[in-house]
Amino acid sequence: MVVFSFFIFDRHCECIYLRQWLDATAAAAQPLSRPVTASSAATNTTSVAEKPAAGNKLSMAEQAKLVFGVIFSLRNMVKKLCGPDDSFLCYRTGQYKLHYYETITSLRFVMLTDIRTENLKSSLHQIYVNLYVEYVVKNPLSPVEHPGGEGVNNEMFELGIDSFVHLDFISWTLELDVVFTNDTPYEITLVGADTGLRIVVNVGYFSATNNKNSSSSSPSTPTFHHTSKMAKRPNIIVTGTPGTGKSTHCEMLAEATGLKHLSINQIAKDNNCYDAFDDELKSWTVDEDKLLDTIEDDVKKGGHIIDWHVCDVFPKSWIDLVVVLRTDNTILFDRLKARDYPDNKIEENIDAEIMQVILDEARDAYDQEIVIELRSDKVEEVESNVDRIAAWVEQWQKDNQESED
Ligand SMILES: Nc1ncnc2c1ncn2[C@@H]1O[C@H](COP(=O)(O)OP(=O)(O)OP(=O)(O)O)[C@@H](O)[C@H]1O
Repeated sequence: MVVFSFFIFDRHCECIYLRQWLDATAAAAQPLSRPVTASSAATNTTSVAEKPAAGNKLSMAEQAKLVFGVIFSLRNMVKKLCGPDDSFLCYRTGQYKLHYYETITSLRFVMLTDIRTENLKSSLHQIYVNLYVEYVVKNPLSPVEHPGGEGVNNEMFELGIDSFVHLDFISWTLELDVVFTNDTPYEITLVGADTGLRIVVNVGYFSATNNKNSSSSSPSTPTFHHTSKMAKRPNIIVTGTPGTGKSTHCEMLAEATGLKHLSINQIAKDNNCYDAFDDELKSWTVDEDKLLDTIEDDVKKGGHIIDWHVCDVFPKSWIDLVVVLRTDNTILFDRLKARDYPDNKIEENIDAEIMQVILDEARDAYDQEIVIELRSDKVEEVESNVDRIAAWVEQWQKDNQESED
């Protein structure tokens, strides 16, 4: 992967960080001696960001404006054509590929790379979670807003971006130069640093076995047997009264951790796990036995985020953490009203939230120490909750890895 440039735009559409390593438009691009950053634009009146980039008629600041205009239009076009749930991910020209990631708080991360690079959505998300949130959002010296890029260009953030670009940690190739001398199978284990995914690859054995029955005298090729197994991964329930933000949290959490999001409402629908239709509440009641049978094999393997407003039906032995989301009644009322729920359904949900029905159910069904209650009133809380749960997942995996070894 070759990275040409990187931009961050804030929710006011201002470019708060820009950096260029190579000029995408120059055929024989040369690395710049120093990257161009928004910080240099903010501190230097003859800023390099204002100068045209080598081999390009546009200055970096002009490029940033152009890039923002393009992504803004494409993003809006995608939403208009395919609905609000669809999102713009990338586009490609003959010279470069533009990758796009937008956070729930409307921060926009844009990276220009060579055209062969795979989609970088999850890498940009990782930059957001592991670098931006860590070194900019949580930096006590950094302001809340970043006019002119203030607070974004700190040393740790820049170092992190550098290692991303130079170490190219998202794509790698393992090249083996091994002489196989006998029939002993060789095995290597690859462990994903972020995901904990463990792949055991039997890289094979020289072809004595392969060619036993072959009369061919040509040099034989090693045979490769691939097996894979997952390291242990936790199962998490994210529960709460309808409208508290379960799906919103689960989607972000799945992205941040690589765990699989199981939307129980969707699974029940897809597998017809229904008992009857409740006419009063205008909703189906779920056949819980059928539901559990449907998901049992998958969930028992670990690595799932179970998203449902009911939590106490899942056996204790399946579950490692229960997150109960809580929302202020008036905020919840507005969210449910926006869904056009009938009044009695809204009332029932608001009552359940006031009486903390789901929190009590969780505490009754599972050990107290694995049940946590998190606020979900504001958008910022989604991000901090997801960070917190993702950190828990990471620690859980380390602990369980260590105890396995
Ligand atoms: N912490 C939050 N701050 C602001 N808005 C939020 C928050 N959490 C969720 N929302 C918004 O509230 C609405 C409901 O969220 P969501 O669909 O995630 O809830 P849910 O608990 O999964 O609901 P259901 O159980 O009915 O599926 C969405 O429009 C979402 O964007």
